[in-house]
Amino acid sequence: MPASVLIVDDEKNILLTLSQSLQLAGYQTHLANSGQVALDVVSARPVDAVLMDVKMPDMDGLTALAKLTELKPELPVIMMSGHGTIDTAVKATQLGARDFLEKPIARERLLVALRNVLKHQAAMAELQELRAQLGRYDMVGSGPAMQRIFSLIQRTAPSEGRVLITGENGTGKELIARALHQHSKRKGQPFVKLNCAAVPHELIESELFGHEKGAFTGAVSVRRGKFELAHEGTLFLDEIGDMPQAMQAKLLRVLQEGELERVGGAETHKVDVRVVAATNKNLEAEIAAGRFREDLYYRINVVQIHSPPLRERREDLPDLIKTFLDEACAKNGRRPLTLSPDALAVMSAYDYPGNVRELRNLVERLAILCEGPIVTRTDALELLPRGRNVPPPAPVETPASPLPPPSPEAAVVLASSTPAPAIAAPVATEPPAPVGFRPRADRTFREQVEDAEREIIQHVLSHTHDNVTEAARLLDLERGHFYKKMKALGLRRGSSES
Ligand SMILES: Nc1ncnc2c1ncn2[C@@H]1O[C@H](COP(=O)(O)OP(=O)(O)OP(=O)(O)O)[C@@H](O)[C@H]1O
Repeated sequence: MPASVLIVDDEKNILLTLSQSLQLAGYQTHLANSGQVALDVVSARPVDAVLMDVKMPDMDGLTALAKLTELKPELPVIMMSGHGTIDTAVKATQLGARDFLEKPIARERLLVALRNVLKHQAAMAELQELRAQLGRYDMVGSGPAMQRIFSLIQRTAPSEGRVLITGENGTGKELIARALHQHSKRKGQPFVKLNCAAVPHELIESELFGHEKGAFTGAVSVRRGKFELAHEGTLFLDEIGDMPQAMQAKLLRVLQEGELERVGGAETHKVDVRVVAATNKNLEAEIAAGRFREDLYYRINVVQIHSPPLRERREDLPDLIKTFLDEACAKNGRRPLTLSPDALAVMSAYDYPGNVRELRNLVERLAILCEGPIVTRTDALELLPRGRNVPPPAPVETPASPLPPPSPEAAVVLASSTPAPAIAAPVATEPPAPVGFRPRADRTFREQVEDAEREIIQHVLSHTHDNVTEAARLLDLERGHFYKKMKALGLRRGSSES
């Protein structure tokens, strides 16, 4: 169908001349002799672009432009004027005009301008369509980092290129791998996943390549491996940095030759599989340390997509929280909860070491535990582990109960319970106030110990106003050891909170 252009000018001759030129170039045209008529036309019929005069009686072109962009923000408008001044052109651009043409308008210039705005329009529509489709695969986020990921998926998915997805745990690497598959030519075919870190080393070969009956104790029947199962589809190798070295060499061969033998078998099987791999490790460092084959790295790393940690893309938090909150409320059969701006501020300041997965779990807990219809700052504070940029709760007024009563899940007191001095002393001599600790199912024991150590050190440093010698003394640590500990935990002076 030809693109349709609305021409708006109060001079009938200009309307007819421009219309004729555009029709000859294959466009369909609509005509309007005033700004108001133009607004009526775009409200009533599909229009792909508008060509509008600036100077018109009743409603001038710039006013009409402002109303048009409000009505149809995506509709491209080209302004034209016989009295074109720089000022008018700048104003028109600020109001959303895509181009500005001076009368008399040369036919070629007009056609180039139209072609450009329509091309831009088509590209934007395609991007929007892609975002909408990706939305179906649960990828939320519109900040620059997610836009870069969407754009890489869009460009890479249709190719056969192998993709390496890097990023910390819980940042959405698997979602990216699934989106790549869904937008590839292989989308009707299987998407098969193997977590290389989760399979015992001695079983990984048979997981990947399958085995023949009797190949080893327990191989009671023939079994096809992940490569064969993914034939004509995509194989997602998660945590590829954990693949044993002996397997790395065998994997390389399949990637190079597209054929394999099952464990205990002599027959060669051809496979057509696109491999997408993911890792939370720095593979270049693994190569340098001799733990990962460089030739395999180059085979799997044709295109690299990095998924940054959530703390580096906090702009996506409001959308993610809203999506997870709505989902969790629906799942738990409760009315949608509203997040107060204060609660959002608290949740946006936290670091999310477990990334989007941790956020999703926390929000689900919120949907179960929050009592009122609105999530308050207190709800958010109760939810988040202390430390890591979570502000302390507002001080409790009653001196009789400075801390909530202990409960099995509630705070475990790690330090002395002497209250902190009301007025900051240059050097603290008293032990600092208690530090709270809540057990967390989403962190390993080691990580929780580190979190607690980090929190204690930050707390004591805050108490001693960053006096390291004093902080070390209070914690009964040798000063050098205290410094080493700070370094290992990623702490610097001045990083203490409260
Ligand atoms: N952009 C996003 N939008 C919505 N949900 C997301 C997004 N990113 C991650 N998630 C959710 O976070 C959780 C973890 O995502 P995913 O498993 O893809 O991360 P991962 O990086 O592969 O983790 P791991 O390295 O631990 O395997 C999933 O529940 C996923 O749906």
